[in-house]
Amino acid sequence: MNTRSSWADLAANSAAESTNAGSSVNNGSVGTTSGNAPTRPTYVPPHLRNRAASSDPPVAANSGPASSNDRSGYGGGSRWGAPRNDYRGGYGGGRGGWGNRGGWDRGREREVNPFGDDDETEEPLSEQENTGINFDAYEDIPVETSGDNVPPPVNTFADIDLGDALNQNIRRCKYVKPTPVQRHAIPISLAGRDLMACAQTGSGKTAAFCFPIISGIMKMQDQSAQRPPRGARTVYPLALILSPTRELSMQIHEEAKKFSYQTGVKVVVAYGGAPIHQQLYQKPLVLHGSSSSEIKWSQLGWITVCHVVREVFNGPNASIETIEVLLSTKLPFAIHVQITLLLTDLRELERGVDILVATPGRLVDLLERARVSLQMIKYLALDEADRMLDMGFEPQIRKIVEQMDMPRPGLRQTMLFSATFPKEIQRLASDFLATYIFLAVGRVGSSTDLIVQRVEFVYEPDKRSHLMDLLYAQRENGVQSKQALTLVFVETKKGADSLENWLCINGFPATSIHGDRSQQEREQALRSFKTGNTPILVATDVAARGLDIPHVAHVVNFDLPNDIDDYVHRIGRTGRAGKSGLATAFFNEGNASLARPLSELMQEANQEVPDWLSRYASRPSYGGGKNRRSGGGRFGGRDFRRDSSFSRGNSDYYGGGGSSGGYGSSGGYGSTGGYGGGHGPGVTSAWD
Ligand SMILES: Nc1ncnc2c1ncn2[C@@H]1O[C@H](COP(=O)(O)OP(=O)(O)OP(=O)(O)O)[C@@H](O)[C@H]1O
Repeated sequence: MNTRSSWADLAANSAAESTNAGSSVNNGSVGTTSGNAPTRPTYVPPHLRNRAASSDPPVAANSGPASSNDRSGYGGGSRWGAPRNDYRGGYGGGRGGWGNRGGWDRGREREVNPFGDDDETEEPLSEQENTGINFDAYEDIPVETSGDNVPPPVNTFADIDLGDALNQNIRRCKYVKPTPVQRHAIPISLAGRDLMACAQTGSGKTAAFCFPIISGIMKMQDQSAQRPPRGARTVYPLALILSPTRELSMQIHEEAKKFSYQTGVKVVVAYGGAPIHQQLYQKPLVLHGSSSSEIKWSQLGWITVCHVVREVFNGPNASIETIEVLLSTKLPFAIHVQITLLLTDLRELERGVDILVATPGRLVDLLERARVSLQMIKYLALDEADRMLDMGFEPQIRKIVEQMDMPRPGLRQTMLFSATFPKEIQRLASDFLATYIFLAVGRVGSSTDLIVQRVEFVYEPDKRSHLMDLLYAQRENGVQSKQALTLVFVETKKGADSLENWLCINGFPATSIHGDRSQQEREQALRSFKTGNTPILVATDVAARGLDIPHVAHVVNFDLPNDIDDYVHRIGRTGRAGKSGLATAFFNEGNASLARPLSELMQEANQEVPDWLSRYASRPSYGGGKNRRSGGGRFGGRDFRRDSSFSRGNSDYYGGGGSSGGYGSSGGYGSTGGYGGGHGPGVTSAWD
């Protein structure tokens, strides 16, 4: 049970911890169980910023591949110009030996060191450890695995053969020990097994799927793996990592780039924006174009502009050169940004890619343009897998995974990760997996007890003044600074704009992020929040999942979500990597259906449940049918295959089925009301 004090004290503690802790490091032990440059201000996507100037000295020949994740000199068309057919001339050269990758022949590019430790002097490991992070917090976490021949967990990174270069990057990240999900998931993946893994927010799932992928690709390079001869523009990634939001894809890309530094493994992100022609038709176009060297869009007329831009975005034949010409003209800024993003994706892809990190929408676009082929995919990872397979994304995911040229389950290795895995989604997900291992670290869908959760009854009209009280108290306690950020979740995009505005008017610098903001506004908002310039971020669920923002001390659910899993992800933006955090929720009559799952979740996480919330929870009309948590907090039985209705006579259903089909067909997904719809008649809960 957490020791109680005022929320402001708690936030203050969390802030102090953040300050002390610094970046994501730990020192604790880990649980044992467990030329054509645009003529206007150029929008530069985040993964291209802070690049070293192209005049930087080349990397020493023996320090690994001189290439990879760089795109030096973005903004100048002529500097893009790597000849197309130079791709990986030496790919598969197999010079042997970890960390001495030989497969790259792009010596003129320099891989920017994401760690900023170019002098290569390694501090003794003990001095790198940061004493602020408490990984002992995960010590007693229960771990459950199910499936055939589960490979045993490891205790240290040294116990696993990840390869020298990757191991060195792990040290540079100051990851001293694997977190529980890493201890279990990495050996499973390295053994080539498909995996459905559920572990709490902030517990290191990104590295858990990145390490085996990077290590596997390094080995493939050693083994002189061949890819099909490239078509004019098609690229053949070996691994695909899908995530639901652009910001999360960018973050995974940044992480994966760090892990793959000097391994010879190239990571590219494709996240794009909304289809440009939609914007064109929706918004009046402000036309510029005065210089004689530029196309005068106003003279071309609206229809022509639409036609040209649509061709760029939809036409499979639009060449990069066409796009560059278009970019060199004066376009409205928003369109310029969109085209730049597309150009960025295409250019970067043409330089070659081993691991493609993407949002589903952009990937479908690239597949339809035949810019990307999935036929060489060896690894498929879905981050936030339950979100990726819920009703919003499922058609796109099915298209990518089942209807394009991706190898079938069993011929590729599939890894699904999330902090929550509703039973219905597990059933659906099994379509994408071959005989797989289910791993649960902590209870499926549970929150970490590193987060102190508070629920306050606040009537709708009182919410703003209540929030103001919290923020004033926080300010008085010194808990509002660059080191103590506050993330406020609201239900609607309009609500986010209006609350942001109101906070600013009232002297609290705030920004907002939601789906109606442009890509550059979203990125700017996130940057401003991360740097503490605006220490309050008002967000819709677009920021609920995956984002790893250091120093978030307090998450406020100004509007509670309808689904308890969304709540779990939202509060998980604090209390990450062993640090503590605070989450406050404003509850009122309108949230009554959440009362039972919320009070159960809080109990499981050893939180104080207010009496009034318990009374709401015990009302028979609330929470019954939709409560996926019914049955309390007993650990075990999370794998939906353990549900008796999925067993097939005496056969061992963990071993059966092989590839697709199988489990999914027996359960009738969709007929029970789909995601969040509770259990069908006669079905034993897999959540008990
Ligand atoms: N072994 C490790 N040692 C120290 N820090 C680690 C380790 N593994 C991961 N981290 C850090 O922990 C933080 C959380 O990791 P990550 O973002 O992968 O969590 P997650 O489980 O994916 O969370 P979410 O469910 O919210 O997506 C990151 O800052 C990461 O750098």
